[in-house]
Amino acid sequence: METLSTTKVHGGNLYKLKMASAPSLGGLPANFAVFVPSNKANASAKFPVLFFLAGLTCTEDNAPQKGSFLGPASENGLAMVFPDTSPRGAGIATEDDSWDFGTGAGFYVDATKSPWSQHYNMASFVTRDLMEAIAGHAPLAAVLDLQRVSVSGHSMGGHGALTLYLKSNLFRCASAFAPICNPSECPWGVKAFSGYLEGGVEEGKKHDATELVKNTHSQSRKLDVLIDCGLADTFYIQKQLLPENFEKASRASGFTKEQVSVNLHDGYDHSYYFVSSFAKAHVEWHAQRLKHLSEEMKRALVAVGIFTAVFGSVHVANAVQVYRKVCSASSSSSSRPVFDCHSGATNHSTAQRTGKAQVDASGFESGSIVLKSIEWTLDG
Ligand SMILES: N[C@@H](CCC(=O)N[C@@H](CS)C(=O)NCC(=O)O)C(=O)O
Repeated sequence: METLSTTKVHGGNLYKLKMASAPSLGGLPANFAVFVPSNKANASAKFPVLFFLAGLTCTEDNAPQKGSFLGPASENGLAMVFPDTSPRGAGIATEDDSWDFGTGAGFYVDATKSPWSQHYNMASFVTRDLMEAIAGHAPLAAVLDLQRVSVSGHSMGGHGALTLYLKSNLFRCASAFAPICNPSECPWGVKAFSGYLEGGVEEGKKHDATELVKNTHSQSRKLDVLIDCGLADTFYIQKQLLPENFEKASRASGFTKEQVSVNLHDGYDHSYYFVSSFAKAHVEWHAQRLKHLSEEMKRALVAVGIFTAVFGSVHVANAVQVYRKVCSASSSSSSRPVFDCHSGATNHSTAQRTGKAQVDASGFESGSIVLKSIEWTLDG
């Protein structure tokens, strides 16, 4: 990783970095920016991280330069990561023909159609390559806490933030400024899905926040989403954004206004003047949610305590994996699920005992584990 520049801002540093080769972008190099607040208060502390995905025609520079995020991020002890919006220089003949497709318009999907599929995989770039690059870069890994991450974005980046949040469990919450909420129903989305995806708009529904929320029920997953959009936004007026569709689908799936908050504001347009007007509120919203260990992590640590008691030791880094395996086993069976600890995430070097643990699923419902509701049966 090459550091292209370091700029002091609001007491912290904005780094411009260049990844030598991103697998999801067909091995092309990729620039991104990272803001790290000052850590004067606690030199050993790691900062929670807000990923910000920019919109059509943008690079990693637009949001840090024009978004007014860095002052509030500094005040709230929040690091921020700003990826680029597409691969650069893939060499596809038509990639620079229009401003809303190809270069600067990767749409945060993994392309399945040739010739785009070799390089245009911005979903994997953000959720895999960028995370791995940060985790593998000692100076960043020392200050960025990748256990506490959330995502935000503007316009096409708002679509990216909402869909990557809904499709993965990487991000604790998502916010969006004037997001493209229902791309399979708007011209930008139809163009992107028809161009990047073998299955066109139909395949694109897998990457459409409104379609995804229709298929997410409030009893199976908690959502924490904030959306702001201006009513004088030309693209809102042209029905490129369709936030009402996302709100309606969220309510139909049982999500309350607290869980999915969609706010339309008089007079604001689509520009970074609008983004900067709401940047502080979004940063504070994320900081509040990233301040503490997640409920999942807390429960995972309880699970680790149990595993430790039974098996001797579990690597703490595996806590969430252990917990998720138990949860997915629990939800896939109405009877007592069996979690095979040996093929799971136990630390084999220290876990000497073999066996299967039977877990009473009821202990994992409603977010609270009652220790006495969990039974363990060792048969090894
Ligand atoms: N065709 C116009 C529209 C593109 C546009 O409005 N892009 C938004 C995101 S959808 C943006 O953030 N532009 C960059 C900026 O304002 O700094 C342009 O290229 O300026």
